[in-house]
Amino acid sequence: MPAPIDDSLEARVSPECPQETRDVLYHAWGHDLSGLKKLVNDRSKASLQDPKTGETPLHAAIRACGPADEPSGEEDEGEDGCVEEAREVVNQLFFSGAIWNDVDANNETPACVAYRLGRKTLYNLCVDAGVRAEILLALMDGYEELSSGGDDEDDDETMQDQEPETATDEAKAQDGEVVEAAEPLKFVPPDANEKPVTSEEYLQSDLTYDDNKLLDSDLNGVMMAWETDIMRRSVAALIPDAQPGKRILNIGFGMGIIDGMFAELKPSKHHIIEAHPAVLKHISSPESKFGASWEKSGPEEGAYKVFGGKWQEIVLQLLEQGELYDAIYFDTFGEDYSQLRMFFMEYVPALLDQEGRFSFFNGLGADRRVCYDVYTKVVEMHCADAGLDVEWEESDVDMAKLNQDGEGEWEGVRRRYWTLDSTSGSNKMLRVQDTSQVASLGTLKGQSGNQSSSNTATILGRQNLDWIILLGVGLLRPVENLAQGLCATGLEVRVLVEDGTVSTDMARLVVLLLANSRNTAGREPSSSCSDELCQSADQLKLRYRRFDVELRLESIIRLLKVLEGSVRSAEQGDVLVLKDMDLLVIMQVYQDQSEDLAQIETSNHLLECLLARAGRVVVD
Ligand SMILES: C[S@@+](CC[C@H](N)C(=O)[O-])C[C@H]1O[C@@H](n2cnc3c(N)ncnc32)[C@H](O)[C@@H]1O
Repeated sequence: MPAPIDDSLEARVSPECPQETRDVLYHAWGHDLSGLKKLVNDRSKASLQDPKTGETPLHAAIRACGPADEPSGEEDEGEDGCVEEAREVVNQLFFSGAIWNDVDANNETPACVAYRLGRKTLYNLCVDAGVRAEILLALMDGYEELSSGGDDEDDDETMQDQEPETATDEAKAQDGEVVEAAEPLKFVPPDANEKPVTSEEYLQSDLTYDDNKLLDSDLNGVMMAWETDIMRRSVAALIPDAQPGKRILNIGFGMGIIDGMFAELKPSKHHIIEAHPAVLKHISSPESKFGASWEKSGPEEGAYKVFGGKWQEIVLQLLEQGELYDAIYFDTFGEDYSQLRMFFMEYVPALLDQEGRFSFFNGLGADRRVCYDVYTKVVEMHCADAGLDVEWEESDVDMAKLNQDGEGEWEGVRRRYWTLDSTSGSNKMLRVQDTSQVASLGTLKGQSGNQSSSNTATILGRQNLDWIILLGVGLLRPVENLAQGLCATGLEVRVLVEDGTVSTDMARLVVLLLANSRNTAGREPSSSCSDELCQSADQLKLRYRRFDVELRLESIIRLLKVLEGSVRSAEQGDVLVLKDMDLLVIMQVYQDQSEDLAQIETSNHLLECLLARAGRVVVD
């Protein structure tokens, strides 16, 4: 049994804690909002950490509330007045840039502390902050930092010109003595030496199969038999009533558990993608059920097939072949969320037939409840953007043999990748409402590999581009904040379409994506002129149903006009050189103030990110 955690202030702020950090921690602990505001005037201060205990101001503000009373049945179950004060402090800290998932010496994030103490309101604040941070990170994928204007040489000079830090240092420096600045004590998180699994290393590692598990050479559990029930439920969600004759794609063979279940349903097509050479060898061994004789047993040639290689390459081949599936399952290993997101945003809409279903093993952050809760929301938002209708199905996970490191099911396994109790195992099931009218630029790229390097001028100028889809993107702050950020620099900005608030601190801004006249599944054009865009509004409404958003037709037409202008520019060989336009931010900027927007200095990181992604701002 781990020792109980001492949540007292004395235990959390160590004697080694520097005065600056100590001040911030005390103000956070005391919920002194006005005092704290003065101290956390830049983002590094909001995340200062005690060098020994790892306490951050967020931990302190939450921990100071102590454990909640027994639930009273009231709305704010078991919460007291202290939480209200803490909430303001926590909000202020997030506003000042506090990091939502720093761990302390007990390996607890602020949310873990809130959860353990039964402080649901504070826990939820941390989840919301996590969602905002992860959505922004996803938006910034591919973000290139803008140069500060100086080159490296200048930077070196600046370093050399720096003043010695203290008077003693200065004296020593004058004496020619080498000054070695004492390194300030820095907190080292408990899992700092944990080796992260990377896809590249995993795919080169040796694997060991036994009856109950598949391990890599670092003894990480790649697949384990205890997941069998999750696989069974996923199959039931993907193929209701166990209907035979379905077209199935499974990505990641592992122990072949889910493929065994799919095979029992006598599909009309069963494709498997697997990248690891050792797994492929296992599949082709004489005792495997999925070897050459299985491939031959399909209703027609190629109907039952194992594709050897990374899915990132194989799906392009499947798209070229025009494959369509009724059910797609995704469960790989050693890949981060960006890969899963890329798969369901860029490829699922093109590979899945109408009314088809997609599911994946939802192990995202499953070793820490708050990460699991954050990612569940993030995935849901990204899925909505990809035109997927999301349904969650809770699965009970029997934790009897999963509760102790190295014991029960985990015997011989390096670390537990699942620690959530029986109620939190979620199984994801998505249904696409109607992919026939929806495409994102990413999908278009996926359909035709050579487009991914083409610039937007080419895409805008393409002959078969005849309609435009407006999609929403989650913004970190209300759109007004974005506008204010620019206004502060003397520019008048209006976002043309703002289509509603998702939550108090998140809004959706309409952005443009382009679709060509062919739909995602490669079927024939459904419309041939942009007038039909108006008729598409119904579908747009459909897509936004989950957020109760209605797009205003006049806004669509207005945006269309702006875009038409851009197309003309492109044809004249003008300056429209958007490299990666899956996000185009349209703003109104007064002409006499429209100096190069790249020069804008702003602390609004979101704006920087949007500008970097948009490449250029179209001026109306
Ligand atoms: C967790 S296991 C899948 C388990 C499977 N659902 C089952 O029921 O047994 C993950 C599998 O994905 C494979 N994999 C990992 N990265 C891949 C990639 N990029 N492309 C294809 N397969 C991959 C791994 O080699 C491994 O066999």
